[in-house]
Parts: sequence; C-alpha cells; structure tokens
Amino acid sequence: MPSIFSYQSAEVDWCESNFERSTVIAEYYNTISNVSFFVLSPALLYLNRQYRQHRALPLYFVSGLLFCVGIFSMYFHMTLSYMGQLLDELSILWTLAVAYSFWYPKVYFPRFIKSRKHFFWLSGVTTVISTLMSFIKPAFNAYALNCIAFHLLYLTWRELKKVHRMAAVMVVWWVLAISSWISDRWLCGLWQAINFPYFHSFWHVLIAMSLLYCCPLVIYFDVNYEMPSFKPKLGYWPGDSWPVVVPYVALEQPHKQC
Ligand SMILES: CCCCCCCC/C=C\CCCCCCCC(=O)N[C@@H](CO)[C@H](O)/C=C/CCCCCCCCCCCCC
Ligand SMILES: [Ca+2]
Ligand SMILES: [Zn+2]
Repeated sequence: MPSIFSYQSAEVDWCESNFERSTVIAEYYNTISNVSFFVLSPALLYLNRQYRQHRALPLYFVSGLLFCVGIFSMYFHMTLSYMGQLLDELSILWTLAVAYSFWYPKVYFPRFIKSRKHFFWLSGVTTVISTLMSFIKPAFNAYALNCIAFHLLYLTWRELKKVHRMAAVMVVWWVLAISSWISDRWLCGLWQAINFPYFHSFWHVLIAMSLLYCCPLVIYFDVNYEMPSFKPKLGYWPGDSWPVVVPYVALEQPHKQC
C-alpha cells in the first residue's frame, strides 16, 4: 500500500501531464504558478498598511495563511500526494474560517449569535467538523470550497452600491478563475488533444488576482461596520488614472463637529 506521502497517491490528478518538464516536479506549471500567492500575501500587507496599523491581527493572520496556501498547493502539485491534497484543501478551509471569523459583518450574524466571540466559536466548531469530514472524500472537498465563493458573491451583491468598481473587477477575475478550474477538471481530454493542459495554472494566478480585490473589499466593510471612528476610503495603486490598478483601503478620520 503506498504511503500518504508517496508521489501520485492523491485522489485527483490535474490535466497537466506529469513529470514532463522535471523528474521531481509532477506538474511543473501548476507548481510554479503558486508564486502568485507569494506576491499576493505581502501585497495585501503593504497596500493596506493604514488598516494594518489598527487591525494588525486579522491582516497578518489571513495573509500569512494565504502564503501557507501557496506553499501547500506547491507541495501538492509537485508530488500529487494524498498528504499534499489534504494540506492544500485544509489550508484553504482554515484560511476561509479565519477570514470569516474576523471579517464577517456583525449585521449578517445569525440571530442566535450575540457577539463576535460566539461567532468565533461557531466558526471554530464548524471548521473542526468540516476538517474531520474532509477525510471521507477529499476529491469532493474542492467543490464544497468553491461553493463558498457563491456566499461571498451574495454578500457582495447586497453591498454592491458602495464599492461597485472593485466588486465588478473581483467578480470578473473570479468568473475567469472558476471557468479555468472547471475546464481543467471537466474538459481535460479536449485540452490534452490540443496540447494545452494549463488551465489549473491559470486558476492559481486568477484566483490570487480575485483575492487581491476581495480582501480590500472585506476590509472596507470591516472599517465601515466595526471601526466607527474611521471612514474607509478606497485608494488605487499605483494611481487613480492608471489603466490597471490595485485597490487598497485608506482610513480617514471624519472631522469632529464642535
Ligand atoms: C467575510 C469573508 C472574507 C473572505 C476572504 C477571502 C479569504 C480567502 C481564503 C482562501 C482562498 C484561497 C483559494 C486558493 C486556492 C489555491 C490552491 C488550489 O488551487 N487548490 C486546488 C487544488 O490545487 C483546489 O482544487 C481548489 C479548491 C477551491 C478553493 C476555492 C476557495 C474559495 C475561494 C473564494 C474566493 C473569493 C473570490 C471572490 C468570489 C466572488
Ligand atoms: Ca496531471
Ligand atoms: Zn492547484
């Protein structure tokens, strides 16, 4: 029986051919495209530095976990091991759980939840149960994780008027990302026939792009709802007039009326 660490012991194998470009890296492009997460994580910290000064813990935690997602995803595609698959999926699950615990707006809490502390407990218990259940059928986990994006879409739709440009760009990146993920999973025969099995690598880059827009959006609402002494202001790096911009949140202190 192969060990859970053995090469190709995972339940899933992505469309890119294995060991084509290296004898140690199973899926070469799917592995190196995770560099996107190593760029995303410091970019979020750098761009949202004003928010970081006031709310260091959530931002350090989430960007640190996104960095870990990159490391585990690299390990998974490099080995296609069962352990790699679980680490990849569980790191995503825990990153989402931490992000929800810190940032899920209080106005959307279920009625029986009275404080953020209770919400932390609810997320913690749900995540531990999901972690245990994820061992039952790891290949199904990725579909369940992708469904969480629909909940984020629903929240975005409810709040859209306030930040429509950033939300629209995030949705476009996500639609491109999920289309690449599904293409790689479901149409692999076609992509192999035309010798272009690289859609899962595109997914890594595109989902990192959508998170670059999703995180400031969530931070924007966090400042709006939970930091009443500040007003969130959207900034665009490198500048408002550039054709391609990355959003970040700056904090304004509204002038006190005498
Ligand atoms: C109030 C809530 C705040 C939420 C903040 C968002 C925090 C995001 C946390 C983690 C997402 C990381 C997803 C990267 C996956 C990279 C690794 C990978 O490719 N794994 C695949 C196998 O190699 C695996 O099959 C992928 C599984 C699907 C994961 C989907 C996760 C949901 C992503 C949510 C993205 C939101 C974008 C905007 C949506 C409108
Ligand atoms: Ca493969
Ligand atoms: Zn992947």
